[in-house]
Amino acid sequence: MMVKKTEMLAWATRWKDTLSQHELIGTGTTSERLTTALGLEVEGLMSGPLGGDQQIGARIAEQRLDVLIFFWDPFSPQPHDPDVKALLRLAALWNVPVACNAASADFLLSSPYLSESYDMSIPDAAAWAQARTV
Ligand SMILES: O=C(CO)COP(=O)(O)O
Repeated sequence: MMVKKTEMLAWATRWKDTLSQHELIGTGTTSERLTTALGLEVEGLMSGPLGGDQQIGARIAEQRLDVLIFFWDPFSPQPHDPDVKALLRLAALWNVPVACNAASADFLLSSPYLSESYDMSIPDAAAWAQARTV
C-alpha cells in the first residue's frame, strides 16, 4: 500500500499544476497526503477500508466524477477488495476513464479532452429503470 502511495505522490508531484486546475476528491489517507505534500486542495472522503471507495463509487453513479486515478497494488490483497471491485465496476458501467498506474495516468492527464468538452456516452439510467418497472 505504501509503495503505491509513494508512486502516486511522485506522479501527482509531476502533474501538480494540471491537478490544481481541477476539482479533486480522494479517499482519506490519499487526500490528506496530497494536501500535506503538495498543498493541493482535495476533498477528503473516508479512508478506503472504511468506505471511501464506495463513496467514490457513489459519485460516479451520481455522474459527479469525470476521471478516476486509482493506483491499486497488484501484489497486496486488501480487506476491502469487494469495494475496490465495486468501484471499478461502476467506472466501467458509467464509462468513466480510469488510470491504474503512472503510465495510464500520464496518458489521461495529457489528453486534450481534459480541457475540451467531450461528449461522453453514458448508460440511459432512466430507460433502464423504466424497463424494470413494466
Ligand atoms: O483504500 C484505498 C483504495 O482502495 C485508499 O484509501 P486511503 O486513501 O485511505 O489509503
